[in-house]
Amino acid sequence: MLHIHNVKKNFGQFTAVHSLNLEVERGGIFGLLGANGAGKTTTFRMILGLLTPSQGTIKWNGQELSYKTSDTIGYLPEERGLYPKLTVKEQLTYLGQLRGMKKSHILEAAEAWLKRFQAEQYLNKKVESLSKGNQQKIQFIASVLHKPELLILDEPFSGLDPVNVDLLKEAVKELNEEGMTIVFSSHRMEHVEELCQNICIMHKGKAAVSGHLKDIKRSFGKKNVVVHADFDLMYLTELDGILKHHRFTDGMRFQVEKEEVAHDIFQNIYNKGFVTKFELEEPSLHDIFIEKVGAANE
Ligand SMILES: Nc1ncnc2c1ncn2[C@@H]1O[C@H](COP(=O)(O)OP(=O)(O)OP(=O)(O)O)[C@@H](O)[C@H]1O
Repeated sequence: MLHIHNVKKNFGQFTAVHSLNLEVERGGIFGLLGANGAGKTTTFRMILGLLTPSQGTIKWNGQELSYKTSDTIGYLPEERGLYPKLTVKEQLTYLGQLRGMKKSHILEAAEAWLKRFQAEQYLNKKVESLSKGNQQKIQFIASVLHKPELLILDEPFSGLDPVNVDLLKEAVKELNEEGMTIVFSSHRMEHVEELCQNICIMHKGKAAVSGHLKDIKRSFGKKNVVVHADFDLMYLTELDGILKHHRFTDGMRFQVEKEEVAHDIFQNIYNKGFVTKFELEEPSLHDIFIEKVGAANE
């Protein structure tokens, strides 16, 4: 288990992370969310031992983490940092050797990963000649080549096209099924919803919400009602308990204060025309994020 206990990080007078407490189960996928500047990267750097906490402890399986124990960790940094003049092979060999791997093992693992990412043709190409997305795939490979126990991915999907997002997502799922614990940050809520069982939304260095995603959704209470109909639904926005609404071509989505409001909506559309869809959806992570963090940012 990754155990972050009462961790604080000051940069001079400024506190980037305040008394943060987090537990990441071994073998889980954990999503760290937050607006720009919330403290995610600072937290990752402390986990990796690249920054020393001003207060508190970070332990992996009961052992305090430091730069020396970081071989058990893989890291995809937000600011991608490959050597542009090296070839992919040289780059991965160098980084693999830093992690204590043998050259033959590195090449074997690198070739398998490149094949999986449809990038085997880049093995002997210089990093600088690769597109941004392909460089990112190489950096991901560099972070998992040594089969770390704990993998930290800072914005792994940014800048990737949908095909590559899927390739990377599948790889993350598979590594997790093999037992790797994964912590990642993302601004894309749908990726977090798809991959994570547990999340933390950071806000100004503090954990604004954390826990099991299902429990968080349940406790949020508010739900969405989606109605598709062949008549105009705007009159429903006048009903009590409708918090937000969103119009689309053949219907509307209403955020309702509580489930009873969905009954009122249903009563009000009954007999008004042809209703092709009526669905009560649980709140999206996007809704929760906007409520907890968004309003303060706007
Ligand atoms: N070395 C540093 N010196 C001073 N302030 C810093 C330093 N590193 C980070 N900060 C500040 O700490 C705060 C948290 O930054 P951090 O990079 O952890 O945020 P983040 O959640 O990763 O944001 P983003 O989503 O934009 O990547 C920011 O206000 C940032 O300016």
